[in-house]
Amino acid sequence: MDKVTFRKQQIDRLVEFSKTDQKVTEEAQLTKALYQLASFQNAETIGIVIGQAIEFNTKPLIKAIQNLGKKVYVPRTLPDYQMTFLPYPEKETDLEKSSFGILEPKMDETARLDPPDLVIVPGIAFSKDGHYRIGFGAGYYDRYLNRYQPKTTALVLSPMLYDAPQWPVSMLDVPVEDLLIAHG
Ligand SMILES: Nc1nc2c(c(=O)[nH]1)N(C=O)[C@@H](CNc1ccc(C(=O)N[C@@H](CCC(=O)O)C(=O)O)cc1)CN2
Ligand SMILES: Nc1ncnc2c1ncn2[C@@H]1O[C@H](COP(=O)(O)OP(=O)(O)OP(=O)(O)O)[C@@H](O)[C@H]1O
Repeated sequence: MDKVTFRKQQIDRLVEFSKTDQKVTEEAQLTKALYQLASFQNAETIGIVIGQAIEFNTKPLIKAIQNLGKKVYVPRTLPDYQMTFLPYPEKETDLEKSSFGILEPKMDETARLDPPDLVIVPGIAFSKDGHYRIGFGAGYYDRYLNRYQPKTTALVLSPMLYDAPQWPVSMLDVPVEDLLIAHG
């Protein structure tokens, strides 16, 4: 199946899943799994997105990571499909909505951290074989991971998991090191 068709179908699937209590259950499971991960335990700085409704709800996780004494960084998109990580602000009013509707910190050149020790990679589907991912389709993470090569993991909700990729994989796709998998 082509990427555009697969992406549409997968987003519909995630919209349905986001209406269920199962999503909340799996988010709790995956949070526990993350705590066990060596690359998480060793990381002082963590890059993570502010999840939209159909994604992993990262708000509670962000607070939990901060409570462990680690520093949370969130992505801000830049021209030419580039991306940088900036500190999660102390006041939520210092976040602004991007044109795509995602919350991002205001730009502060002096605060950029590329890359954080561990990047929790977002996506709408992941494959057990090869640890491939597909996202919303602009290639921000593929470009970022090719350039900076941080440690990576992903929090994979059950409707996001496939044995083999059901979408075309390209040479530019960077596999995720550790896939954390929810057991539906
Ligand atoms: N919560 C969250 N934040 C995130 C990501 C994510 O997947 N989730 N990203 C993960 O990368 C980055 C933003 N990703 C984006 C992906 C697509 C488009 C976008 O404008 N898409 C166009 C078509 C793409 C194009 O321009 O070619 C569209 O859908 O109309 C914008 C941002 C950074 N922040
Ligand atoms: N390292 C790279 N250098 C240049 N172009 C790239 C790179 N990685 C991806 N691209 C291009 O970006 C576009 C979108 O990539 P892709 O479909 O893999 O996005 P995605 O992984 O679904 O989205 P995202 O990474 O934003 O979550 C494609 O045209 C792809 O060729």
